[in-house]
Amino acid sequence: MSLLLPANLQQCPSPSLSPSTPLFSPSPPTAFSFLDSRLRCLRLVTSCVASVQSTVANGSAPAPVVVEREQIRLGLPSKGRMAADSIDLLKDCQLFVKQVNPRQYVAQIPQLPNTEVWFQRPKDIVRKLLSGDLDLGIVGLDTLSEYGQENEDLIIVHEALNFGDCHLSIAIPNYGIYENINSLKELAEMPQWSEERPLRVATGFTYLGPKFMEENGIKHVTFSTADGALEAAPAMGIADCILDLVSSGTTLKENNLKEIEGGVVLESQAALVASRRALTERKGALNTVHEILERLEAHLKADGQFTVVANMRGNSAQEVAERVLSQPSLSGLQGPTISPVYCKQDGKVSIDYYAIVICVPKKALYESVKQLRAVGGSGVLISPLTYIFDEDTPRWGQLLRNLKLKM
Ligand SMILES: Nc1ncnc2c1ncn2[C@@H]1O[C@H](COP(=O)(O)OP(=O)(O)OP(=O)(O)O)[C@@H](O)[C@H]1O
Ligand SMILES: O=P(O)(O)OC[C@H]1O[C@H](OP(=O)(O)OP(=O)(O)O)[C@H](O)[C@@H]1O
Ligand SMILES: [Mg+2]
Repeated sequence: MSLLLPANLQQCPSPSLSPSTPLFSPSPPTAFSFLDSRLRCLRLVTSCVASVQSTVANGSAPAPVVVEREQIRLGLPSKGRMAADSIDLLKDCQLFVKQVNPRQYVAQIPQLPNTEVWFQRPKDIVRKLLSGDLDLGIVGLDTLSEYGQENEDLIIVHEALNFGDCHLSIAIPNYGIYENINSLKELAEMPQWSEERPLRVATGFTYLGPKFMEENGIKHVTFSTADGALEAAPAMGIADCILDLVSSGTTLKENNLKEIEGGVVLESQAALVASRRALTERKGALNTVHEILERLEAHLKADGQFTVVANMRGNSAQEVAERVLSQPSLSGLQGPTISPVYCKQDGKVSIDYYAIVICVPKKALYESVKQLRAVGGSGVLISPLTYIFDEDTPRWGQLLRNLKLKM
């Protein structure tokens, strides 16, 4: 079995590694170098552990010192519904995660030689961004909010990676005393809840749940936690309602539960997150995040668009442009590209047609084709777009402003 471990593991083993994790040495160690590396590791483990101990996942925790290491660390979900999609997204950005086997928790991206990937559970990605053991990560916004608890060290670099869509929502039974209850307000005002007998909410979101209820002025409420199959709790008599993630809504429906107006705590999808300290203090981190962000933006922007090419009879490029721009869905990203089509007739070269090229949102495709035809477009060709690299990405500017590196 090949052992793919990052070069820096010798220098700074993560406190998250199990005690049985072998200490890797590229060449057979001498007794001295082995002892030396053990001592070095021990010292560094102690400092890493100290940094973790000084950090708890809340906004007021002191920031640990940035531990020196060569590689930038990107955390990706190790399993579950976000894992494959994260790797696929990076692949679509021409960043190929090379994982030797699915049980290996570290991998490389050859296109980003200074970056190593660590596979972790989503909640641990957030925790490790806070402890300084990861620099970047892909997680759901729900996990970020729950475990990040508004800690200022966490920065959302890209908030819409286009997968992992779901929302965190309160759901109540659709039968019995709840039959006519359709909003959070109505739920809160039910006479059943009192100090002695509060509304019982089953949830895995023990930070966001109480915060949301407090923000909504709901006083008589208690929370119980469970790791899964929360939808069973009301029917089992364990809870009155649940607060859980919903995507298709099937699980709620199958368990006779319904969402209520005002009961959505947050909308979520996958996001690229970074540690502020890593970006400002770790050499190379900002360049790496810039490259990942550019690739993501180029891919995600293109993903929603088609290239449309059509021919249009006209007297001049200007006249064709005026016709095209009279239609609301044909303005493209900056405007149509219009070029003359040279035809040879009776030995003479003439320009009777112009080719127009525009990008149109996938959602507006058919509408755009109709509008093109309405202004004389013919021979409409449509092809997918792979990447759109803009001059610069707005998110990069936002990030620099957030880091106070730009006004
Ligand atoms: N229907 C859904 N239910 C739950 N999570 C969803 C759903 N749709 C998208 N997600 C996203 O997937 C994440 C959950 O992924 P996963 O199931 O791997 O993690 P987890 O259950 O939190 O992990 P663990 O089992 O280690 O506690 C959520 O945090 C959310 O961002
Ligand atoms: O709206 P839906 O598409 O039905 O998805 C929502 C369900 O998916 C998740 O559960 P998961 O499948 O992760 O199982 P678990 O709750 O037992 O962990 C979530 O906790 C909901 O129960
Ligand atoms: Mg569930």
